[in-house]
This record gives sequence, structure tokens and C-alpha cells, in this order.
Amino acid sequence: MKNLFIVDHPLIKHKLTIMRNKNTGPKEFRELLREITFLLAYEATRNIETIEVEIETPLEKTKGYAIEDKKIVVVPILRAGLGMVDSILELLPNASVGHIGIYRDPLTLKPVQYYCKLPDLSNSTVTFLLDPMLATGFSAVHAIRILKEKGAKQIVFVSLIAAPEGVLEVEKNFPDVKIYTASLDRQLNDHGYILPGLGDAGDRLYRTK
Ligand SMILES: O=P(O)(O)OC[C@H]1O[C@H](OP(=O)(O)OP(=O)(O)O)[C@H](O)[C@@H]1O
Ligand SMILES: O=c1cc[nH]c(=O)[nH]1
Ligand SMILES: [Mg+2]
Repeated sequence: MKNLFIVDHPLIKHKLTIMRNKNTGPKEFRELLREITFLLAYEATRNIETIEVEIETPLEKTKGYAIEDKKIVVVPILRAGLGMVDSILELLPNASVGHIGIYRDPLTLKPVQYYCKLPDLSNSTVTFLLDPMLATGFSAVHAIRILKEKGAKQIVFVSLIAAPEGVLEVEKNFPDVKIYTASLDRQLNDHGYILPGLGDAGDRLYRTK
């Protein structure tokens, strides 16, 4: 798992524990997902390019650094990835946002795509693909394939919880994609849910069950 980066800061561990608790309601769940995404994004953006710029302080000219966030693309996998977008946009306010709608067929666990709207990726420097849950990895692999076909160069997958099965699936198909996560959980159950996990992220965000 050489491309896996586990960001297990105490703040993240504390907030994720509250999210895992089945008694945590949707309001708090949404807030915590936003907060953890912000902290994960701090690490996931560590290697983005900066350009040198010249500015003037009140005292003298100096060299500074700027991020060309107009060249950065953020893509949530609907639905659950939507809960991460606003947070990363606070750090990269000029990033373009694409959307890929995918749900897992509950029996086959294969991804079913129902929506795709992406900005021009040919000029982008990096694409952050967002989904809180990386379980079998089939949804992530499907989305990454679309992004690559549309010209995405560097792809960074940002998730809250990853299963070993999902990490290996992404690595097998796309060894160049880096995965940032708050936790590498134990395994999947017979229905493809992550253990211990936090249940169905989309349902908990939007109270659909
Ligand atoms: O790694 P995988 O096995 O593909 O599973 C992960 C996917 O499952 C969940 O979506 P879900 O199908 O529940 O759709 P939703 O976000 O609309 O609830 C989750 O948000 C991921 O997209
Ligand atoms: O545990 C899981 C697996 C897939 N999708 C989820 O929302 N949770
Ligand atoms: Mg769901």
C-alpha cells in the first residue's frame, strides 16, 4: 500500500470516532465530515505546485508563493462525496468542481453511473476525487477511469475510511493514484460494508434510512 497516506492526527481520530457512533445524528455527522475533510485536505494538498510571485509588503519588495487553484479540479462522487466539497473549496476557492454520480448495486456491488459533468481537465494540474468511503474500490476505480479518459493528470483520492480491499483495488488498477484517508479499517463484511466503518455514509448524511 505504498500510495496510501493515513492522516491519523488526534483531532481527526477524535472527530471520526464521533462519526462512527451510531447515535450521532445527521447535523453533527455533516459538520464533522466537513471538519475532517478540511484537515485531510491540508495533508492531501501538501505536494501541489506553487509559483513564485513578487509582492510588496509595507516595507519592501519580497518574493512569495501562490497556488494556481484555477488549475485544480475537485470531483465528488455523489452522493456522499458532496459532503466534502464545500470544505475543500474553502482552501481552494477557485478550483473547478466536477460531479460524478455513482451508486453501488447492492447485490453485485458493481458501480452504476447515473451522472457525469466535468470541467475541462486537459489544463488541470491535479484532480482531488472525494468520497468518504472506499470499500470494494469499484466506485473509485470507475470514477478514476473516467477522469483519466477525460485527461486528468495527477489524481488524489481523498476518503474518510478505507478498507484494505479498496486500497488494493485502486493500487492494482492505478498505481499512480495517491489515497489519503483518516483510517484504514479492518475489512469488508459479506455485503461490502466496511468494518468497523460508520455504516452507509450517504444515508447518514441525508437521513435516507
Ligand atoms: O468502494 P465501493 O464498494 O464501490 O463502495 C463505496 C461507495 O459506496 C457508497 O456510495 P453508495 O453506493 O452508497 O451511494 P450513495 O453515496 O448515493 O449513498 C460510497 O459513498 C462510495 O461511493
Ligand atoms: O461501509 C460502507 C461501504 C460502502 N459505502 C458506505 O457508505 N459504507
Ligand atoms: Mg450510500
